[in-house]
Amino acid sequence: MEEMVDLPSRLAILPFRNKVLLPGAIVRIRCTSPASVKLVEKELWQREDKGLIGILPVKDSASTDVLTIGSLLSSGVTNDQVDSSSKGQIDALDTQKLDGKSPHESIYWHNRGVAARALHLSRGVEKPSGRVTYIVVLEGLFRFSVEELSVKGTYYMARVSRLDMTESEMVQAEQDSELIIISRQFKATAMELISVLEQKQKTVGRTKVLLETLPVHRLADIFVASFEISFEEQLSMLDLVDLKKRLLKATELVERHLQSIRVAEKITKKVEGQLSKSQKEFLLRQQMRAIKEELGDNEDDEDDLVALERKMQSAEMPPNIWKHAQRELRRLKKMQPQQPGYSSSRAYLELLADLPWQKVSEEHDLDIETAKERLDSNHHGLCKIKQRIIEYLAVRKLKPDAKGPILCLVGPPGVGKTSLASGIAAALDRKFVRISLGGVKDEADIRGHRRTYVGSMPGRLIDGLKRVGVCNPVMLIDEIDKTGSDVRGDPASALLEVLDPEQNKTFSDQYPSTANRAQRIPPPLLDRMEVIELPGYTPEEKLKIATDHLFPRVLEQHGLSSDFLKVPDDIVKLIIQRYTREAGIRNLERNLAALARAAAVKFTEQQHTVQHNKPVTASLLDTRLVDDAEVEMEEIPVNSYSSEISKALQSASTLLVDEDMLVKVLGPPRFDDREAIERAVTPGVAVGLVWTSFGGDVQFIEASSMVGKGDLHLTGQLGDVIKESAQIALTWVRARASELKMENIGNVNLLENRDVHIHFPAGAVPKDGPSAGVTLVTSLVSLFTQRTVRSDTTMTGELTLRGLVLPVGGIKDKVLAAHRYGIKRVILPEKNKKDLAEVPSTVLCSMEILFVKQMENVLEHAFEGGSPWRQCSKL
Ligand SMILES: Nc1ncnc2c1ncn2[C@@H]1O[C@H](COP(=O)(O)OP(=O)(O)OP(=O)(O)O)[C@@H](O)[C@H]1O
Repeated sequence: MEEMVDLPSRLAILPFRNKVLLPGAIVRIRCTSPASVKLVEKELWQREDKGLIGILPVKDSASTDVLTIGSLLSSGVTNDQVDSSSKGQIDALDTQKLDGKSPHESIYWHNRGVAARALHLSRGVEKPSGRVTYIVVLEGLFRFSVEELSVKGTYYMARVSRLDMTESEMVQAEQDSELIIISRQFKATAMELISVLEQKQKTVGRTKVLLETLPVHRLADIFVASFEISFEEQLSMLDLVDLKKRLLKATELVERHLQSIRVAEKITKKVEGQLSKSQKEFLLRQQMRAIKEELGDNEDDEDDLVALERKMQSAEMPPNIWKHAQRELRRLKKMQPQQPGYSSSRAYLELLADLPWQKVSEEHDLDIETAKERLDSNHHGLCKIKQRIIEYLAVRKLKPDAKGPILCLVGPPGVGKTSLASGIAAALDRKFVRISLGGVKDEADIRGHRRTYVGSMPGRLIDGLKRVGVCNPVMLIDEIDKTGSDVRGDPASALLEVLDPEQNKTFSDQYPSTANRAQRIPPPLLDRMEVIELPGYTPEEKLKIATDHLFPRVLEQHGLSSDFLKVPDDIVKLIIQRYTREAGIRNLERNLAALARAAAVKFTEQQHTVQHNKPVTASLLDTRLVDDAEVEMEEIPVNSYSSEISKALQSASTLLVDEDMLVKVLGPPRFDDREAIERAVTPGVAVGLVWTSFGGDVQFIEASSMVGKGDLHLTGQLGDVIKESAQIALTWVRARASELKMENIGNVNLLENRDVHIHFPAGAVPKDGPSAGVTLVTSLVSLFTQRTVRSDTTMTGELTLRGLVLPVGGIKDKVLAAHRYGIKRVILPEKNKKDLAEVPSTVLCSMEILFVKQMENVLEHAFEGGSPWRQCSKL
C-alpha cells in the first residue's frame, strides 16, 4: 500500500512509450535494452530494501499539453504490452546523447508519472549471446511530478514530488458530501459495467469484490486501467490529481465503455440476423465438422466415398468408362458436400456404379420348339408376329452375335402388343423392361439431362437398364407414337440415335416398341424399325381369347375356379357384342373381371350364411347389381380373401352366368345392332368406315344446309386431310349437280346461297385420313336429294375431283368395325379387294362386300333403289 511507502526525493526513471501506468494498476515488463537492464539491476535487483522507481510516459507525437520537460536522453524499456513497431523507435532512442538537443524533436517526456514498486523480479541470460534480461511485475502506487531530470550512467534520475494525497488526507476528503455523491454515481456506473461484462465473461467476479472493498479514490484509477482507452485519455487520468475531477472523468470513461459494449452487441446481433441461410448453414456445418473432429467421428463422408468407390469397382465398367468415372471420383473427393455440384456428381457416379455393365440374363440353349409353345400358350392368334419371333430365334441360334432387330408393333389398344413383348422376353429367357414414352416431349427424357443441370436425371432408357439390372434385357419402348416435340428438343431424333442398329450395337440388343398408329411415328424413326401390324380381333378371335386366356386369368386373379363360375360362350359373345365395341380386348377383360367380382361377393355371402346360419335379408350382390349399371374398374384385393372364397365355394353350387345376371352386373347393353338403323333415318346421314387411334371404326357423318354464302363448315375432331376430303366432296357434288342440271331441287340452290355444315359425331375421337371422301359425298347427296342412305350399308374410300374412288388403308380393321356394329354391307374401293385376304372368312361370310371404282357406283349401292342422281337426271 502506497501509504506505507514514502516517496524518495529522487527516483530512477523508466520511460514508457505511449503508455501510462496508473496507480493501482499492475503491469509486467521485459527489459532487454542496456539502459533498462542497468536500471533494474541497480535500483531493484541488487537493492535489499526493494525501492521504488518512477514510470514516466513518453510520447512520440507533438502535443503541447503534455510536453513539459524538453528532450530526453536515453530509454531502454520494452514493455510486453508495447507493440513491436515502437521497438525500433526505442532502439533508436538508445543511441542518442543526453546533451539537451534531441535529433528527434517529436519525442516528449511527460512531466507527471507514477511511482511503482516491483512485485516480482526474474532474471534471465540469453544464449548464446550471454545478454542479461529482466522480467519485472510492477505495481503503480501514486502520482508524482518531475522537478528535474538528470542522467545516472545509462539511465535517468528525476527529482520528484508527490501529487496524490496520503491515506489519512484521503479519509478526510472522503467525508465531503459532493465527493460522496460523485463516488456513488461512479460505483453505480461501474456496477452496471460489471453486470454487462458478467454475461460475457465469468472472471468479473474479482472486479466486483474490488468495487465493494477498495476505497473509492483508488477505484477510479484501477477501473480505468482495466479497459482499453487511448493514450491521451490515460494521460489525462494521470494528470487529474483532484479526486472529484478524477472520479467524474472515470465515470465518463466507464460510461463510454459501457455504451461501446452495447453498440457492439447490437451490431453483432444485426449482422447475425443478416447472415443468409446458406452462410448459417455453412457455419453450422463447419461447427459440426469441428465437433465430429473432436469426437474422432469425421469419417462419414469419406466412408461413403470409399463405399462408392468399392461399388464402382465391382460394377466392372468398360475401361473407357472406368477411366472417366475415376476422374469424376477424384473431383468429387476434393469437393465439400455442400458445394453446388457435389450431389449431382455423386448421383452420376452412383448411377454409373448401378448400371449392369456386365450383368446378363443367363441364356439357356435356345430351343425353338419350346419358345413356340411358350408363345402359343400365352397368346392366341397373332401368327405373323409369332412367326417373326421364331425366325429371329432361328437366326440367333445359327449366328449368336447377330444384331437384334427393332420390332415395332402397331395396333389399336388392347390387342396384346405389350403382353406380346413380354412374351418375347419369356421365350428368350431374358428379363423384360417396359419404358413408356407417352407424353415425352423433352429430348432429355431420352438422352438424360446434362450432369450440371440441377436435378438432372438419366434418360429413360438408361433408367430402365438400371431398373432391370441386366445389360441384355428385352426392352419395350411403349407408345413411341405418343412422343411430341417442342422447344426442349425432339425426342424422336434422340430415339433415332438409340434405335439405329449401327449406333446401338454396344447397347442392349432387343427393342420391341409399340405404337397405336404408325403414321404418327416420324418416318426416319419408322425406317429403322421393322413394323408388324396387329389389327383388331374378330368376335370369334375374341371369344377364343376370352375362353382360353382371359377368363382363366380373371378367375385366378379373383381366387375363383372354373368349377364355381361359368360363363358360357353365348354369354361371352353377348358381352363382346353388347358391352364392348373395341378392336382389342381390354374392356372384354374388364367385363369378365366384373363378373368374377360379383361372383366372389355372392360366394362370400353364401359362406357367411352357412357359418352363422342366419338368413341374409338383402343380398349384397343384388343391391349392388340393381344400382350399378356401370362396370366398376377398381381391383378387389383378392389375395387375402382367396382361400376363404375357395372354401366357401366348396359348399356352394356353380354360378352360371346368364343374360339376367349380365344385365345385373354389367348394366343394360351399351351397344346394339340397331344403332345404324336408328341413326341413318334422316336424309344427310351416311355411315362411313374410318381409322382412329382406337383402330377401325364406324362413323356417322351428318350433313345439313342453311341459307348462306356457299361456305363449308366442319365440326368434330378433324385433321387437315379429312377437311380437304370434305372440300373435295362438296366441290364434286356441286359440279355433278350442275352437270345433271339439278341446281334447283325444290327451293334448294346447290351452287350458291347455301352454307353446308358437316359434323362427325363421337367428338372426342380425333380423325384424319382421306378415307371419308366417299361417305362425305354420300351424305351430301342424301341431304340435297332428301333421300335416306341404306342403314345396313357402310363405305370407305378416297375421292378425286373427277369422282374416282381410290384405295385406303386399314381395310381389315374397318371391315371388323362394320362387323362389330352389325352392318351387313360394305362398299370398298375395288383396289382394296386384295386386302380382304386378311379378313377372317367367318366375318366375310356374314357380310356383303361391294367393290366400286367410281363415286356413282357408291351412290348406286348406298341408296335403296339406286342412285338418286339418276332419278334427278330423269326429272
Ligand atoms: N392374342 C392374345 N392372346 C391372349 N391374351 C391377349 C391377346 N391379345 C391381348 N391379350 C391380353 O389383353 C390385355 C391387353 O393387352 P396389352 O396390354 O398387351 O395391349 P396393348 O396392345 O399393349 O395396348 P396399348 O396400346 O393400350 O398399350 C392383356 O392382358 C393381354 O394379355
